[in-house]
This record gives sequence, C-alpha cells and structure tokens, in this order.
Amino acid sequence: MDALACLMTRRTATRLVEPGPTVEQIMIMLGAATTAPDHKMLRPWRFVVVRSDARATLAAAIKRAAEALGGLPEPVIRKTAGKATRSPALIAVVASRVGSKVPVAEQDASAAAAAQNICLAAHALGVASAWKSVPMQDSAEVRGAFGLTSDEVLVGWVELGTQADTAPLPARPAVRLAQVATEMEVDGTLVPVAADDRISQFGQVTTV
Ligand SMILES: Cc1cc2nc3c(=O)[nH]c(=O)nc-3n(C[C@H](O)[C@H](O)[C@H](O)COP(=O)(O)O)c2cc1C
Repeated sequence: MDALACLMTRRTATRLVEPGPTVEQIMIMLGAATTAPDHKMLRPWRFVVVRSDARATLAAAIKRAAEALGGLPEPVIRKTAGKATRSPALIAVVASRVGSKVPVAEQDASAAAAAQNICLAAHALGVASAWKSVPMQDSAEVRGAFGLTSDEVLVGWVELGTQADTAPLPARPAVRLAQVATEMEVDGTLVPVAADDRISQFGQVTTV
C-alpha cells in the first residue's frame, strides 16, 4: 500500500477480534510512533502495550476506579471495565510533558501525532485499529496502572486486532474542502479553497 492510500483509507474499527498483532508488528507500530513530529526533540510521549492476560489486570484497575465513584450500576461498571479486553491488544499513548519553552499544547500535539502514527502503521501492516479514550483515565487506579507521574496524561489508547465481519464500518460523511480550508489572498482576505472535492475522500467523488 502506498503512503497516500494508507492514510486515506484508514478507518476506525467497529469491533476488533483475534488475531491480534504479532510482537513484531507491535514493535513496528511503536517505532512509527517515535517518528512523530516533535519540537526540540523532547520525546514528550511514552507507550504502554497491554495484551494477553495483562488486559484483565487493566480491566481490574478500571473496575476498581468505577466502583470507587460509588453508585454506578453494576452493568455500567462491567461495561466500562470490559473496554480493556474488547480488543486482542492495545497501546496506550501517554503525553509525558517535559519542562521546556515548548508549550504543553505542542508537546501534547506530538503525542497525538504518535497515536495517529500507530493507527497508520497498523493499517499499513493489515492490522485494524481504533483510537479510543481511556476509561476512568483521571482516576488514581487507572493512572496508577499506567504508572503516570503528575506530568503525564493519557491521550488515549489504540485498540488493535482484526475487524469483525459482523460489525460493518459506518460511512464516513464527506468533508467539503471549501468548508474547512481557506487560502490567504495577498490583501489578507481568507477565501475558501477552490471547491473541487474530488480528493477529499479517497476513491469517492464528491460533487459540490
Ligand atoms: C483523542 C481521541 C479519543 C477518541 N475516543 C473515542 C472513544 O472513546 N470512542 C469512540 O467511539 N471514538 C473515539 N474517538 C474517535 C475514533 O477514534 C474515530 O476517529 C472516529 O470514530 C471516526 O472514525 P474514522 O477514524 O474511521 O474516521 C476518539 C478520537 C480521538 C482523536
């Protein structure tokens, strides 16, 4: 798959089943994550791989966090904890902020780019992925499970596996480029880009 096809055809998986990624594939995804754009090369990110039986350990931490809230119905607690085991493997992406002139927003943007690189590398390898919020991410239990320091936050986790045949992908609404992109004229006016949307969706011609 060429690079443009990879980034234009990636989709978020709706249900992930076995087989999960191999260890070698996970290492390639991690390597891709480390090539994210990174102002001053601060490396303001780190990653935690969770697979096999360790998923149950993570689920137990999420369950404890949900229970600690008090008053959540048992099915909700079970569903929330079950997010840790709904895919064969996952990679949590931690924004690991460094004291620097580089603003925190830029450091977090680098961590987000690392997460996207994981998704794209997975797609290039034929592995399906879904970038999801980490349940109970601000709780002491979940923060502890990922070993977060006070300078760290979770930007999400990327669930990995094989897209189930039984859960079709929803259509992705076409984006009209002229609605999201403008071009600056010499006088400073911002005008919508020329509204030819044939490339806004790979393989899908959109008329305006
Ligand atoms: C930081 C972040 C967190 C997200 N968390 C969730 C989530 O918890 N649940 C969910 O269904 N989608 C979540 N999404 C959205 C999906 O990853 C995905 O982008 C969206 O479903 C659109 O699908 P597509 O990537 O195939 O266009 C999140 C996206 C980002 C960037």
